Amino acid sequence: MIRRGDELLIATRNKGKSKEFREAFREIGVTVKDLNEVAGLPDVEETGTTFEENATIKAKAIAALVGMPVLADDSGLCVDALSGAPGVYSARYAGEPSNDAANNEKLLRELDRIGAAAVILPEAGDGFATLSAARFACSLVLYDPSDESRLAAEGDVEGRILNRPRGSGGFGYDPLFWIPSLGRSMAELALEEKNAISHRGQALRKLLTMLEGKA
Ligand SMILES: O=P(O)(O)OP(=O)(O)OP(=O)(O)OC[C@H]1O[C@@H](n2cnc3c(O)ncnc32)[C@H](O)[C@@H]1O
Ligand SMILES: [Mg+2]
Repeated sequence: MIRRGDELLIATRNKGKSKEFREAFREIGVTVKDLNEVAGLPDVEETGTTFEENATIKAKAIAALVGMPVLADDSGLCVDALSGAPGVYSARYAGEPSNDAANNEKLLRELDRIGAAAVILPEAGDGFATLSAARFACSLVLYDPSDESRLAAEGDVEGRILNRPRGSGGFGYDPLFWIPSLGRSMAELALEEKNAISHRGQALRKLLTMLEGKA
């Protein structure tokens, strides 16, 4: 379904996501395009209640318009102390249009509001602390309109929410996501390092393995 030399459309307008996909697919010789690069495609409303539902909605809606296989990603941050919020609302946590800085500020405000306990991080220095356990989750759906087939894969990565941002890479909540095993925030990882451990990287590797099995 996806072969070396192919071009694959990803049903996303998030440039951070498409940069990560571009890097991961480059390794297997597949060129990636996102919705910002194709004229005339609409924004798809994310009406689902799970990551997988939303990824399916995005993949099917765009595939129906372009008549080609489409990959969609729905992902987000689930924070234990906030009962799994912002979850499927991660992109619009602080309202629409989506704004990473405003979302990060709201996350810290909410953790402050509930009085989340701060655990000092001596290894991070400079008064850094973590406020709650959390995980990033990603659901990927590849939909092929020619035979209406759907492949789905999921990935997640555990971490802790930092009391203030750290690092300048990645996107979204990455500067507030501390990975204890690496002693760095997600925004302190190089693109390939992030892909090697991230929710998105894991989901993508699962999806590609499933595709190999079908080939
Ligand atoms: O729907 P598309 O167009 O793909 O783009 P989006 O940004 O709206 O994407 P989602 O609906 O899947 O919402 C996911 C949000 O979760 C956050 N997120 C997802 N993956 C992330 C990652 O790898 N690092 C940091 N934040 C991430 C980020 O704030 C995203 O905006
Ligand atoms: Mg979205």
